[in-house]
Amino acid sequence: MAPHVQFLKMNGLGNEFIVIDARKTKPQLGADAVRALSNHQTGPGCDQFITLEKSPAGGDVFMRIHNADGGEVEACGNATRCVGRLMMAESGANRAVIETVVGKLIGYRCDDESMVTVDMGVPKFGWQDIPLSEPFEDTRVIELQVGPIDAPILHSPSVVNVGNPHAIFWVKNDVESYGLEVNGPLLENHMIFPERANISLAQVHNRSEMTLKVWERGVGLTQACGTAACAATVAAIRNKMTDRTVLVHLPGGDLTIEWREADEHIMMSGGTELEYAGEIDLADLSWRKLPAGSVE
Ligand SMILES: N[C@@H](CCC[C@H](N)C(=O)O)C(=O)O
Repeated sequence: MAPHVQFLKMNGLGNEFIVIDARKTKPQLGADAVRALSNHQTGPGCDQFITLEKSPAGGDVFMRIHNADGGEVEACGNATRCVGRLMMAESGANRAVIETVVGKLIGYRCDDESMVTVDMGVPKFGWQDIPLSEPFEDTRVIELQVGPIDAPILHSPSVVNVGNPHAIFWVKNDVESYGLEVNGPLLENHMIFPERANISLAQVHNRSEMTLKVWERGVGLTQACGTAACAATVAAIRNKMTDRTVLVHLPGGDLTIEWREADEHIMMSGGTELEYAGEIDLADLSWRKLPAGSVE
């Protein structure tokens, strides 16, 4: 086994990723190693640890996703754009098929190499699909609240599965004013979500614009969350709050989300950044940046 593994540090609107190419050799990195490398004190630091593997079903690549807490998850919108960028740079094509545990996603190159659009597939709304621990006939708004019973701080979220579980709380004021750093962990781990959930606060400004703040499952507050932007847009459309294309403002930048009427696929467009290449010593998980242009 190779004593070192190279990685790329990338981000999508400040949502940070370590990307390892394991298509030829798969390094043995368990949950403890993922946690150590994802931590900014002990590793390069990231929100998701991404492993690229050979595609078992005819895609360009298989993308495995681990949250910073070491848990494997089903979907990551911003990482899909970053991996799409890498695959299209590698092949020179304008399209890349990225497989995940929940299916194939298709990335498309925009005019600028750093801008990528991804087809995130079709959202699910059934309570068993989210999943929720008890039946709700209508998931456009469910009964759930935090704070005093007669004056809740947050209440009545919409729930959507876009590959991973999301709950979106609709707020009237600035998303910063609801203490998501305190309420986020309580809601992520609420018994109504048997697989936990990503928690968003969404302030809808008009028919085509909203601001979103996200507490990501297995990570915490992040600069951006692509799947949350998809889930919030779809939920807003179902609740007749917006039209079918929405500009979503996140702390790290903007995403454009379109929920296509014809086939119900969600299209997500936004920036990606390739920060640097690095190398991890597998014996002790120490790491270093590599000089620009030195990665195979
Ligand atoms: N950063 C992501 C979402 C990553 C997974 C999420 N934390 C989960 O546990 O489902 C994105 O851009 O979508």
